[in-house]
Amino acid sequence: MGDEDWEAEIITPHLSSYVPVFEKDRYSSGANGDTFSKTPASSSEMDDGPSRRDHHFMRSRFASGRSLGNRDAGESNKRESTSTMGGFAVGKGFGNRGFPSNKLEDGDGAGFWGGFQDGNASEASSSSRRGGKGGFRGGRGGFGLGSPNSEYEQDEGTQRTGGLFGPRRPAPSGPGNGDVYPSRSGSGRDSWKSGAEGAESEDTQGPKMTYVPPAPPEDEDSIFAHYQTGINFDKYDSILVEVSGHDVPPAVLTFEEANLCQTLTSNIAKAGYTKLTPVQKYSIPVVLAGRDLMACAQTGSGKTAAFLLPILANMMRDGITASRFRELQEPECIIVAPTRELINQIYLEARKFSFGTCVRAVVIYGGTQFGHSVRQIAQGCNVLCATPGRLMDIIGKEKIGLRQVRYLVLDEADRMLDMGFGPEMKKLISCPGMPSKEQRQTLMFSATFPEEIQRLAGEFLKPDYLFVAVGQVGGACTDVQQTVLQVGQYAKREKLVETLRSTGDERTMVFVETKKKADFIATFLCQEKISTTSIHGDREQREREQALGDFRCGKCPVLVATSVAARGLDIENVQHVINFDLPSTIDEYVHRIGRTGRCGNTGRAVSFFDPESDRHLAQPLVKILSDAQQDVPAWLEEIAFSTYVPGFSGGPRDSVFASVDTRKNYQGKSTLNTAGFSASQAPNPADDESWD
Ligand SMILES: Nc1ncnc2c1ncn2[C@@H]1O[C@H](COP(=O)(O)OP(=O)(O)OP(=O)(O)O)[C@@H](O)[C@H]1O
Repeated sequence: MGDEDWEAEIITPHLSSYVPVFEKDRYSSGANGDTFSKTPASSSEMDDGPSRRDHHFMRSRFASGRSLGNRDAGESNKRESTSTMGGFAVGKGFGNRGFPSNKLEDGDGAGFWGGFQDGNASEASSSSRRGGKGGFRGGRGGFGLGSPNSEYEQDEGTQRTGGLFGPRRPAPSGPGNGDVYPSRSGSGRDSWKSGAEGAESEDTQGPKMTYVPPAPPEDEDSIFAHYQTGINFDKYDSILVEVSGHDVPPAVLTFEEANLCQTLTSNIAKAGYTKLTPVQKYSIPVVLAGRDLMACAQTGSGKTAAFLLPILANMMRDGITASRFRELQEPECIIVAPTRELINQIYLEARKFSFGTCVRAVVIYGGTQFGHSVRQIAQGCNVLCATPGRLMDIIGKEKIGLRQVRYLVLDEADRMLDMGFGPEMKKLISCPGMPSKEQRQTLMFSATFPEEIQRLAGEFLKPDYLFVAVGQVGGACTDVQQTVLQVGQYAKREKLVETLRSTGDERTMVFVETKKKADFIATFLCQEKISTTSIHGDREQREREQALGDFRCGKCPVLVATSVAARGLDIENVQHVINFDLPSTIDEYVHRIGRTGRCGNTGRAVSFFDPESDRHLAQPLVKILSDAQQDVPAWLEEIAFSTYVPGFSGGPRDSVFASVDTRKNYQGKSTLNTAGFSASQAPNPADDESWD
């Protein structure tokens, strides 16, 4: 089907479910009539009100096709094929059902908490009917009502412009093009408070948020539901780890050695963790020793537990304020993350690990009723998981006092410190009552850590912080088989359908550049009888929750997403990521493809490279692919060569490590280890040279 026909096709619904109404003039047209513009002409195009759309979903059965093959990571370049094909019947067509009364209802709202599946279609369907009782994997998809200033939209805005650093497309100028974030900070006077009052405008200026997210299931099975580690989990042991800084505490090799408290140890076992991942081996003792930490480890390698476990252990050891109803709560730990769904996921992990202890974790995020956040906190709060906007709001309303904060965690820290959230984070640490960096422990985690961001991070960390870099390579997980195809803008849709049909019933995330395009592509795929849903900043919260849940439980095996879903999401059985549009930065690419190949499982990523718009990525992409021992197409090398930037070093990617410690002059040691050895037992000598 040609591009020209496509819109006409799409506005003719095939099923009774309602479909988005697309208005041609809302999109900038290319010269040849293509309705997509890679970069929105203006933010009004992007943000002219929530689209309030849904897609209709169709009964579908995919024909089996060829497998893209599956790389056995860590073992040379040899490839082997895995057959993951097979037809699937996703089940009944459905539209958006929402959550009446904010309750999960059997057979309908299954999606939100997501049945815990192995991706088998029939199981998925039956689990759906169970209404979410089959457990869930963290991550409620908490999304807002499309308020223009929500962090969700900020996330997309930054994505469009590539953040502060790294290769990116030229950004259009002018107000509201998504280039410059609307500051949350108001006037800047009384900066911490103006941030609180002016920042989270979704609560104070925008439409009133009435949404109260349903409480997560409370039964133990749901709390401890987990998926299996993959065949490559044991290969984590051979990954190189570098710890730099003074007086590095030795790594712990086992959970027993970590000597966490008994309840915690029991919870770890219930969660199915038997063996530490490298980032956990090295980070846990650092946090237990009271040190500040910046940790960089590949996607899906267990960073969340690497900070939660030692923090909870310390809290149990040192004692905490008993939970009791109070209007002003003073948490001992604050964890911030850039998106609502991610912070929910972290909260669920915190709740899991603190199960049966006196530690109470609470999550608050934008797009939900403010009063609900207040009520959650008032019941007691030791660990506060929050998105930045809502956090500043709640601090501004004096529902949270900061005096007791001992731990401040920035997950996806590079994102939290870039121009999108950096100012807010600075306000947070300068809020009245917030202990100085000398008096608190600050922990930062990410799979990517650009040098510039590391320098900014210094403001938050004690000078003697430790830097843990868990190898290979440029942050791209080697368990993901990466393929880059040269596909022009107008051939992408056809290629997408071809690719999806060839992959059978694999759970697939398709990343596109804009929210509008996510709607287009999702609807297009539905027209092609591929059961699809979408997640992006213009969808209502209920829709997003439904979408994420439907994807999690396998009801909709294809999720079209903007980069807002690129970081942190841990969804079982995502076997395949497709970059319909490549992101503007290589770091974002690393995060996106990291939605698959998690925790020792293998996955595949296919990226459509449009030479018209993606040339700037050729060079870093070649670097990422070759570092991860992936095939590099000759045409890509040629483009990279033709766009060669003298002096381009790939930044930290010249190292075998995902990121390197940018501190050049510290006198401390670094230790270079494989993850199976503690620092003191390392078989390799320390490579101090490269760090001084
Ligand atoms: N030691 C372990 N044993 C078994 N499973 C684990 C272990 N550590 C973490 N996991 C599981 O691995 C998955 C990925 O962990 P997590 O989400 O913390 O990764 P991450 O490094 O934060 O990824 P990302 O960079 O994408 O945010 C989760 O399902 C988690 O429960």
